Amino acid sequence: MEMEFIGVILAGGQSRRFGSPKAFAKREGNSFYTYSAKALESYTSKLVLVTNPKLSPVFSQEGFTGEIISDCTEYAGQGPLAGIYSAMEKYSADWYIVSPIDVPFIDQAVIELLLSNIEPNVDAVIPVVAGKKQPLIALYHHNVKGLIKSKLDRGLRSVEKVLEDLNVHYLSIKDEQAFINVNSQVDYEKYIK
Ligand SMILES: Nc1nc2c(ncn2[C@@H]2O[C@H](COP(=O)(O)OP(=O)(O)OP(=O)(O)O)[C@@H](O)[C@H]2O)c(=O)[nH]1
Repeated sequence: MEMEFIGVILAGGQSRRFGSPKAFAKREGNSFYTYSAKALESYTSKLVLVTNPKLSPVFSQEGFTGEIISDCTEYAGQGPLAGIYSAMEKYSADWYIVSPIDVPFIDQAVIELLLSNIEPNVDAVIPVVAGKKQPLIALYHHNVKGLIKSKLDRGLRSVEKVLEDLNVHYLSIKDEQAFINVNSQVDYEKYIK
């Protein structure tokens, strides 16, 4: 049976460390978030960008052509886990391919590798890069939605903690460059300029 994949771009953060919305910071003239969209688009039936009411018009103006939604009201602004849940709640699919907006070197090869490691009874496929779990560039099966909701209802917002309750396929990936995460101006100077 054909499986449906939806792309989820997590874009509702505050960018406090960066000082301005980092989704629109530029690498080679392109906004950071476009790299996430490009990496996901060929594998998904739909791209859902989950943001907040303040930023959503900016994504439209920038020309993002997928669905733009805000976090569901119960968990608005409660972090990436809330963003993942909000997309799952609004759009049903078998699998959700998740990416943040601050990984401007992310590429299709990473996503393809994750997809090729889907197995029966696996709830999530999570990369491990230089020994570190990367749960925001990952695949989640729709059947984890209820568990995520129950965590959020208890005020538990850690994505890593959710993994403890799932059947996770951890996948060691060597391409550290693809996972470069720009959180601050110092990171920007170091990796982009
Ligand atoms: N939808 C949604 N996405 C979020 C939320 N919080 C963070 N994100 C996204 O999750 C990813 C990782 O976010 P972080 O870098 O940890 O947090 P941030 O708020 O963007 O940045 P800081 O304020 O510097 O911590 C980014 O793609 C964010 O846009 C949220 O409450 N809702």
